[in-house]
Amino acid sequence: MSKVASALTIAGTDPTGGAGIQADLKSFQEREVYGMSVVTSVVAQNTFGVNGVHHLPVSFIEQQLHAVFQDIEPDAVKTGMIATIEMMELVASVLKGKSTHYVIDPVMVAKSGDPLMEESSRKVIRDTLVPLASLVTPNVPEAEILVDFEISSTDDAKKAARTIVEELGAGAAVVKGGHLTGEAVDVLYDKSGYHYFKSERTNTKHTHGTGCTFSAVITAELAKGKSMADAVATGKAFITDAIKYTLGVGKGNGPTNHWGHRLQGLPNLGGEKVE
Ligand SMILES: Nc1ncnc2c1ncn2[C@@H]1O[C@H](COP(=O)(O)OP(=O)(O)OP(=O)(O)O)[C@@H](O)[C@H]1O
Ligand SMILES: Cc1ncc(CO)c(N)n1
Repeated sequence: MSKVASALTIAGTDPTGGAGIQADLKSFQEREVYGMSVVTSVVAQNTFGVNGVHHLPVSFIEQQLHAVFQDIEPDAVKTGMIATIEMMELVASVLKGKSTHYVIDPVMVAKSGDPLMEESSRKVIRDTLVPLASLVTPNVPEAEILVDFEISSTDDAKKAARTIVEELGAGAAVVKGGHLTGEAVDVLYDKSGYHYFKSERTNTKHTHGTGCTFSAVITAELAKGKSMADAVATGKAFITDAIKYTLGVGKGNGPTNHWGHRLQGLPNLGGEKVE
């Protein structure tokens, strides 16, 4: 019997199911990967915003991680909301030396503008976790904090992706274009150079959890042994349909549609190598 691929998300929660661990598990399931989760912070949030955050004790996060790794070694790991320096150091100590694919979605601020990472931790993630990552998936404001320069164009995004790899030590970086204007262009930089992933921009306010879903799909694809460029291409195709075929759930900025790709199949949105 062949073993199913497995993925672990280490992240915060969204009780309304659009972002965080809940979005990650739905994404793993849609990509036919066995999903597991370790909760870092319980977040009282919905499609309007964040009402409260409760960080779990670091010792209890450690107990959860131990429970997983003692039993099931995941093929890929993703981290989302890791709010404090102590949590970052714990995750680094657990992942250091492991050959598992590791994707960081450096979640700092929710779409609603509410902070999800302590301000003092924002720079620390660069030294503790980023050097361990196979891939980092910042949006534009997160990338600006990681690289310390402003990003207002795809050219700036290219420079940022390269800086995250060559100066901060990640294996690869994809800077997402959700916060820029025009076509939604994501720029991947890895050992083989730059790749662009482009889609039309859907005119919608229902983009809660787009970043979580995008990085979780990439994590699932890496767990199945796909190459970095193929994994990001699938993530981009999946999130494009998940945004396009909006569910109409929630009264604020609604979640994406994890079944959206079933309506279209997964279109090929690029991944062609560019100079
Ligand atoms: N309106 C849109 N139309 C099409 N694609 C979009 C749109 N908004 C975002 N995307 C795509 O969604 C993915 C996630 O990007 P985004 O910049 O929104 O992440 P994020 O800000 O981290 O999300 P979140 O914080 O809500 O989880 C990227 O592939 C981006 O190009
Ligand atoms: C727990 C959590 N992680 C990430 C995001 C970013 O979308 C969110 N809103 N909530």
